[in-house]
Amino acid sequence: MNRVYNGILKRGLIVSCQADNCEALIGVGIMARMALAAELGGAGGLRVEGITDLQEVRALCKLPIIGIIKKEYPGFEPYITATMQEIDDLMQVKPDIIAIDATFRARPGFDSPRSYIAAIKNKYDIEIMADVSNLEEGIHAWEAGADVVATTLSSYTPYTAEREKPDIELIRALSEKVDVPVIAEGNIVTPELALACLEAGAYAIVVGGAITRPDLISRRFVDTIGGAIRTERRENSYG
Ligand SMILES: CC(=O)N[C@H](C=O)[C@@H](O)[C@H](O)[C@H](O)COP(=O)(O)O
Repeated sequence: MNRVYNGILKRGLIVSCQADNCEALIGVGIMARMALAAELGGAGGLRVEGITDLQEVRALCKLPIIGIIKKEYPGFEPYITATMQEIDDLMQVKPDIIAIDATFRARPGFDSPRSYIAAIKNKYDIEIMADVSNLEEGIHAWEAGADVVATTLSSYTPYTAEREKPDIELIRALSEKVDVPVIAEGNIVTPELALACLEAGAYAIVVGGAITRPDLISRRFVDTIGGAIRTERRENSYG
């Protein structure tokens, strides 16, 4: 029986608390506060990037945590926990689940998601959430031993760029085909879309930007009303 998501995450909201370098809410303790706010709001789990944020969130919150490390490798597209090095680093803080890029795109060190997942399972006792972009990748990851399959990367691979957002059809298809929980993640920007994902068969949903990225939330309002005052984004200038 799976440890973490059994019962706890079912029909639950998992809040992704991440800030990229170009965002305003980057800094010591900020994502931990975001995570605490999510916990107070009734979330069932958290998705957190990077060792520092993981440690800070763990110290402040009780919820189960999906951990990732985003790192880019020149010449390769995957960047979400893409190699064993990131797995080794994450295992130092032991999140409850580790999410990985499980797309078919080339990655350093392994020739397929199957061999990557097998190597992780061989080395560590840890639950794996496979972030995929289409049905074939989801089935492959499930057969390879992933504990959870998530739609995180639909519309982010070149071959899924035109998919609907969120990818309700993929959630439905995966839910029918794989025998592990399917988590809907990516571009769920309203509670109504979250409900639609659950109705399509999602076990739980992950929401990030619509809750934890005020830059994007502001942008959505501004784009809709057409009143942009400044359009440039400042890189690393929020100290
Ligand atoms: C594609 C990619 O890199 N996704 C990342 C995965 O960890 C995060 O940047 C997203 O915020 C997360 O998936 C939640 O999605 P949304 O913010 O759309 O609710």
